[in-house]
Amino acid sequence: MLPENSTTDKPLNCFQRPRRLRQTATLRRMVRETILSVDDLIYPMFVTEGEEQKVEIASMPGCYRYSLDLLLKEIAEVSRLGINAIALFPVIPENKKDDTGKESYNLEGLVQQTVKAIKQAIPEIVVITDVALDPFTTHGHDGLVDENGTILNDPTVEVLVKMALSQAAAGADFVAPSDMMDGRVGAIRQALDAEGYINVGILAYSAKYASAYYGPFRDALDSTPKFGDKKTYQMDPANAREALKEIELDIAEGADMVMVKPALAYLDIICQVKETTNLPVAAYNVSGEYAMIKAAAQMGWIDEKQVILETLTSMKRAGADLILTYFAKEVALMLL
Ligand SMILES: NCc1[nH]cc(CCC(=O)O)c1CC(=O)O
Ligand SMILES: [Mg+2]
Repeated sequence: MLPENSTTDKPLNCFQRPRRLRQTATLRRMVRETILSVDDLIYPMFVTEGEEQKVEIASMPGCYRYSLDLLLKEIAEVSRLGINAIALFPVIPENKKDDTGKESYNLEGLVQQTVKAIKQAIPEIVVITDVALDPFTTHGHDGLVDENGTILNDPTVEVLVKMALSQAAAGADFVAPSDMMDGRVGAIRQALDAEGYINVGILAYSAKYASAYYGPFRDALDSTPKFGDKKTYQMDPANAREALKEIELDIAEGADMVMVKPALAYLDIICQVKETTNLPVAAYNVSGEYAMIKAAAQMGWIDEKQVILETLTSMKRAGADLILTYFAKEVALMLL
């Protein structure tokens, strides 16, 4: 209804009317700048020991810890839905953790056996393995710790190199150091090349922030640090220029793809990183970002599907070429 005294017979003197391009769904599709595709998605998945295990993670509804048998079935389905890659995270039982994390490079360890089985059963799926000590250490830190509680850099890198080599030997397509020790990308690249794994790539968690958004993931892995926090190795959320420095170093050291993590509170970082490099940029839509949407949806407070698509689209719009997301399967189903 028009108000009384409306003068629509005299149009505004307005030559540019952006609404012209929004009139119909067809027009909106024609001028859409950012398209979210299943090709953009990497699905992080959790593997646990045993058989016939599918245990939901309390703070991540819809995400499960799978034993290998059920994981293989799930990956087969995910691959049928068009998802190209998974990022694998192991749930290590307490009795296999120690303060050196040596289980991480056991050639017959959970990750190594799982990668072998995946590449045998579903060779087309790209398998990305996590290189960091926290699932394997009793203290839950990503590095070795000295008697003063200091996280040691170079001795940790030595272990990370062994871990990466064991994952490459198992058949991983990409290794993804998520620990934030200095120099680890270069050390891993050199070791991979020296051992003949020239085609195993590195997806570097280059700008990884000390974020409270990782809480649900640490529940999933039982990997919450037993003391202190991760602020001496993960980045200060207040810093942007430092992210560009980290990215630059990882590229110089041989990273094939770089990552910003988390994603949603760091869209500005994704945008700046995209402008500085021609390498593919990945963004990690982390567990806390997932949990927030799930929780609000369970309360009936938001339209879950629309919020998921809008959120992931914002990451692509910011410049992410790839998005690691626990929503990958749901989104693949939505985009079918
Ligand atoms: N190397 C640890 C690691 N690898 C991926 C995540 C978090 C992922 C998520 O929250 O979804 C973390 C947590 C941490 O740094 O404490
Ligand atoms: Mg670094």
